[in-house]
Amino acid sequence: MDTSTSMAATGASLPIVTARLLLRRLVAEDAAAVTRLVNDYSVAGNLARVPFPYREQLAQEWIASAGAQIDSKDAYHLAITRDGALVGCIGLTLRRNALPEIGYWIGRKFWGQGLAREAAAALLDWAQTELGLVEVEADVLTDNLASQAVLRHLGFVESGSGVQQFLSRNRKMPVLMFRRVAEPPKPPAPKPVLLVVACALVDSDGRILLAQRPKGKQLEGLWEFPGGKLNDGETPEAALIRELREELSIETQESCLSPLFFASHAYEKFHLLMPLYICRKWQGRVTSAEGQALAWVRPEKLADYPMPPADVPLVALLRDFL
Ligand SMILES: Nc1nc2c([nH]c(=O)n2[C@H]2C[C@H](O)[C@@H](COP(=O)(O)OP(=O)(O)OP(=O)(O)O)O2)c(=O)[nH]1
Repeated sequence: MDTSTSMAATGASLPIVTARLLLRRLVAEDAAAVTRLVNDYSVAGNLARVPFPYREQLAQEWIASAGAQIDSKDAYHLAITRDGALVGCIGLTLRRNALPEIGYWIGRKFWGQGLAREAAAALLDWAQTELGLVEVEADVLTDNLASQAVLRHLGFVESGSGVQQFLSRNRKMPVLMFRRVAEPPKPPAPKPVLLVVACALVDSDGRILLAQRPKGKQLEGLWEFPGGKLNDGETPEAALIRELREELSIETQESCLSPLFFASHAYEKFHLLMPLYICRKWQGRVTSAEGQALAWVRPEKLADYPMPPADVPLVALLRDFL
């Protein structure tokens, strides 16, 4: 049976997968299991909209209408299954003049395992990300303490009380109303900004020096502009002069360094801010002092050298500049 639903059909993707459960569309074959579990007064008695005793014919009709409501985006009533077996149902109904309402039931023999809580938490997360629903309501029988505990655990707070007709009990019953406002998604943790200076060393033939990042370092094997991090209290120019000495055994002066462009790039753990200088004059012969492979590269060949993602925009700018 195909119980999946594409984004195109519903505007939201199903099924929903949790650690122990799968929440999926109900299918006609579920009618027998739904009937068996709901036709139990300890379950049906807590539900306002099901009669007791409960017959399979009603389950069949309800399953058909649940499918139609998903397709019309009016409600999302889903089977809660564990290891392929139906253990309960959960639903979210979108109401025209009221907040969306969540409701659920778990078959008696599956009580006490936190399944309602797990299913409801997943459906609420799904509703927030897929449907943009932030506020949700639930009505619970005043004496259904287990269900109230589930709601409270999920962040629902009591918002009122009333009476509601319970088909299963054939009379009006006192209910508590609960409301939950979802927390806004957490903004990503701020990353430290790492200042790194780098240099496009250009020789008399107009070629640019690239150095290959050594094995074992972040971005290993990629080609970069020589340079590095600033030491405490160092100016960018002093840091660059030092890095060129340490890495390439050359000497240069501040007057030979011109700022060209800068890279601003979010890596996973830090945000790189990297001014790129150009230098055409230095003393000494460029040699690899730290064992990095070096390459003098013509501007039009730069693309042949894979570089860190932060450098990609710089390479295009540099090619146009030279
Ligand atoms: N020098 C240089 N670093 C670059 C370029 N592009 C780029 O993303 N980076 C990144 C890689 C590193 O995370 C950081 C440079 O730091 P670094 O070279 O001083 O330090 P590192 O990662 O080699 O490690 P370490 O010396 O601190 O052990 O900037 C580039 O073109 N040149």
